[in-house]
Amino acid sequence: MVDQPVCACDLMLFGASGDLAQRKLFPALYQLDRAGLLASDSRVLAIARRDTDTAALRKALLARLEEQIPEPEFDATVAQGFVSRVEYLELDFTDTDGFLVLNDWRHPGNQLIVYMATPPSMYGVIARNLRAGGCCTERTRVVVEKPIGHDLESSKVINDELAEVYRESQLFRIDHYLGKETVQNLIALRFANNLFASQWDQNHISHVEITVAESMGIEGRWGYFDQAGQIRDMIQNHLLQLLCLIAMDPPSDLSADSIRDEKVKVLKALKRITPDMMAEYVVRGQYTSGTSEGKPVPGYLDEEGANKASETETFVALKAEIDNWRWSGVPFYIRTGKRLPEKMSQIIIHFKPAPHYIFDPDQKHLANNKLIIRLQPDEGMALKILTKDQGLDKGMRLRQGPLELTFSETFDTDRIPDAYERLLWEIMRGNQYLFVRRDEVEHAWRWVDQIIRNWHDSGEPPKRYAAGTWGPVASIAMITRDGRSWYEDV
Ligand SMILES: NC(=O)C1=CN([C@@H]2O[C@H](COP(=O)(O)OP(=O)(O)OC[C@H]3O[C@@H](n4cnc5c(N)ncnc54)[C@H](OP(=O)(O)O)[C@@H]3O)[C@@H](O)[C@H]2O)C=CC1
Ligand SMILES: O=C1O[C@H](COP(=O)(O)O)[C@@H](O)[C@H](O)[C@H]1O
Repeated sequence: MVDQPVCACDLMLFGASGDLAQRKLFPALYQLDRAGLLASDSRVLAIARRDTDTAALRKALLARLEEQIPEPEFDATVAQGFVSRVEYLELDFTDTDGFLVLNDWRHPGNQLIVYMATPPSMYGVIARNLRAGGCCTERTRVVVEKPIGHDLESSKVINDELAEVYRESQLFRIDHYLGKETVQNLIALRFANNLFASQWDQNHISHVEITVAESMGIEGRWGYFDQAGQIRDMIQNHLLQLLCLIAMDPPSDLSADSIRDEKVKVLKALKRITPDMMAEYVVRGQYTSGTSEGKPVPGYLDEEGANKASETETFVALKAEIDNWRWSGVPFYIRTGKRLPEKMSQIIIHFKPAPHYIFDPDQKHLANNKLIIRLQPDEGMALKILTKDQGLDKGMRLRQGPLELTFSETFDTDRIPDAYERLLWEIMRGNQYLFVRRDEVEHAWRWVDQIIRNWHDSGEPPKRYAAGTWGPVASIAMITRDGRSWYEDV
């Protein structure tokens, strides 16, 4: 079935001058327009503090799109049409009276979408001011970005503020990893293929690895990042969402709540990491100077705007355990960091060996099948299986090779949509299944908070690693102690 535009939408984009709006949201909206998925009378109200007007905004937006969109995807006519949907409103979000004009802009027949691309401290303020300005209907959809708060307590305050004005069914909490095609594919892989469904537990899987590596550093975001650190920026949301999609039980259908109910069960079953477990289960790192993509780069403490005494982590590796029937005894090794050797996200499912081994004992190390799920780049998957090595002189020698599926080659896809295209599209359609429910956010914080508390109580600084390496050696020691190693494609 080919997707069709949904009903006309009025999108109020708060924080339109910010990095997220400029770098992700406007290009994603352009792509939806190019794909014919914006109804002809859909409109965008770009709202920000700066002193500009609609004509200047349109001109700047057009120039930026031309720069950002890869050449074969840039269509000047579509871009012109897209920017003419956008109007500008200068507004300080704390100015309650200023919100009165918003109701006049709205077309009552259009679906109202309020996108808060702002610091989370503004979510409650905007919601209350919209209500005070009479711009708050039962049908409004409200989009908020991660991280929701800094810990469980602050996330509850923000969620309570939103709940004062909107029902949970109106809230679309973004975790952009859920918008990635390859992340959604985890649901298809697991629940459309009975082959895997029957193997997906502690009887057949020995351990799971999840790596989300970035080669970039802090890129001018020091002020935000230093308050968050890698555990709040990446583990609390993206990495725990990936873990949930791998570990959850089959949902009864594809509805938002069926999927989210199963994810919550996983988060609730995550084993607490107590202070005495920290040395064995968690590694925290911070990069020093080194190289990235062949060029020398500064350490975290020498980045622009840095506080030289910061002990914020830019790398985390940890061993998560899930206390339930399916995953008893199966560790999930997770690592994520900035300034690692490459940008790469992958999940490796390590299957247990056959119960009785009859081949050359020297080859026993080959005996575990692995499923390698490449989330980005080179999106696809490979199942490492064993076959007989060919040739008269080989006897029953084994060799390992991949059953390979590279999405771009096999399915001849011309482009993979950016996560924000998918998420904006689902918001317009009113589908919440790729968005995070309040209890998911809170259970994820509960688990992450205890680790942060343990770090704080121990006073131990992060371990250093040179930019361009795979993090502190302690992360290798963590997995080696269990007789395993981080997967390397050789
Ligand atoms: N950037 C990214 O890649 C990602 C961002 N996020 C989240 O998205 C949200 C936005 O992030 P980002 O775009 O980077 O942040 P920025 O700081 O770049 O942008 C924030 C925007 O909010 C506006 N703003 C803040 N306070 C007010 C106010 N009182 N009145 C009017 N405008 C105000 C800013 O306007 P002004 O320019 O005038 O200050 C700016 O337009 C955050 O919650 C962030 O955590 C999540 C994932 C990735
Ligand atoms: O949410 C965030 O994600 C990005 C990484 O996202 P990706 O889609 O490029 O993998 C990360 O760089 C950023 O620090 C974090 O806030």
